[in-house]
Amino acid sequence: MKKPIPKLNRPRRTPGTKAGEVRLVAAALILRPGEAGDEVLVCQRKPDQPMALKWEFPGGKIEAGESAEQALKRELNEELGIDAEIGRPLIRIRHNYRNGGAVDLQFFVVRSFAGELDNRIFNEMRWMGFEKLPHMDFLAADLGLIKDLADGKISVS
Ligand SMILES: Nc1nc2c([nH]c(=O)n2[C@@H]2O[C@H](COP(=O)(O)OP(=O)(O)OP(=O)(O)O)[C@@H](O)[C@H]2O)c(=O)[nH]1
Repeated sequence: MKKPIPKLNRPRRTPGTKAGEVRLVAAALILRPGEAGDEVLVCQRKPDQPMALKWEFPGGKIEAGESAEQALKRELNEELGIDAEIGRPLIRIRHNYRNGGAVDLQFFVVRSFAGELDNRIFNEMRWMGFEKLPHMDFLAADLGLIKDLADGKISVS
């Protein structure tokens, strides 16, 4: 009888993600007027986090009982120390990561917040013009969005 084909070692999932689970996430495009149009705040994950040193938009998981807006307000307070006014929903993206995890991301526009930005969890934070975003190493789920922003196909106004 033929030997069964050995199974490949599957890549490890992001810690805390069960098979088939979809993470519901809310994230913010925090905008400020720049010299050549809007600039957006982008944040880099720490070297010891999953998907280390990738760039992303601030935000995080929506907890049970929270609306996306409530979750985002809480996350922006925890991550950046600000009290943000959550603006209009911009786009919703579903993405299956290669490690088996899936995310359902809801992006919101934020143009106004109280308090000073305080980097509490990220490796680095930067204000960037949209045209520069495709040159940064962003999380895979965000790639379509940042290309559309850079190409002017999605408007934040
Ligand atoms: N905040 C944020 N998360 C994103 C973006 N794009 C994207 O795929 N994600 C994914 O959405 C999830 C956000 O949840 P999170 O911030 O609570 O997760 P985490 O991995 O940083 O920490 P945790 O799982 O230990 O709580 C992560 O799996 C992250 O990879 C983005 O632009 N912003």
